[in-house]
Amino acid sequence: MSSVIAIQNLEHAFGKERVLKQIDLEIKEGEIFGLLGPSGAGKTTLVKMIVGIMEPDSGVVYVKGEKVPSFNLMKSVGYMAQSDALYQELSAKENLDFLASIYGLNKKERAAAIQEVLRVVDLIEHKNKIVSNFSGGMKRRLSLAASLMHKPTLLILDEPTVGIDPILRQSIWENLRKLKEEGMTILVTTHVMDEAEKCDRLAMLRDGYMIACDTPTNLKREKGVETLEDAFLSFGRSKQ
Ligand SMILES: Nc1ncnc2c1ncn2[C@@H]1O[C@H](COP(=O)(O)OP(=O)(O)OP(=O)(O)O)[C@@H](O)[C@H]1O
Repeated sequence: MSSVIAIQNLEHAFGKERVLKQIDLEIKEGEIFGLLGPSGAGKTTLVKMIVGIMEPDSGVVYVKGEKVPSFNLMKSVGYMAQSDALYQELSAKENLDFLASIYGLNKKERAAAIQEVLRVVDLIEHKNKIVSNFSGGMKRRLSLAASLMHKPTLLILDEPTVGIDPILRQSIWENLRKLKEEGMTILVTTHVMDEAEKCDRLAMLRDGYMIACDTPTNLKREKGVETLEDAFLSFGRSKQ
């Protein structure tokens, strides 16, 4: 399997605070890869560097073989930030229609793309509702739909299920698995252990260090523990 994301020796500091330290990482085509770590571990900073909206102090990021940032990559990468970037006064459909026009889809393509992404996130029946009347979970799902509009082959999601109830969270994960089956590579950040468990592979981030990277099963096996939480604590101790 070829690598879709390759990160070499990434380092970054905000002032004197070093938030990413010696990060090396490879994410392979077709996997759901999780970045797991507590608040402040550096997940969002790392994701922003992969997407190319933030420049590291040193180190390089390649996505699909191209050095980031690259204009070409915009066509094939979908990104959902931690906060929803939606027009509150427009309906769900209007938000997606606006995005489609930015991507240059014609009228026919737009209607089909909008219908398809709304189906994926189960919002078809709410498509004409104004976004300001959406619940938090509906807004997250609409953001997910927005990140899928241009049919990316790499999807990067920063805490997609924060503030979402367990039932909806499950449905979003079902969507992610379906997208993976269709060939998409997915990178997702989380601090929730049961979500981390659903990933094919995981990188554990703590205080800017990548303390471990493997499948959930192997991470637990390596430490001889039953839960990812215990594995995380154990890897964290050995790094100190
Ligand atoms: N623009 C910024 N300026 C200064 N410090 C920043 C900036 N962005 C992030 N930081 C700091 O960098 C560290 C890592 O932040 P980051 O947002 O990457 O963590 P995170 O793992 O995504 O956390 P969370 O799960 O809470 O989103 C934190 O200490 C944060 O305060």
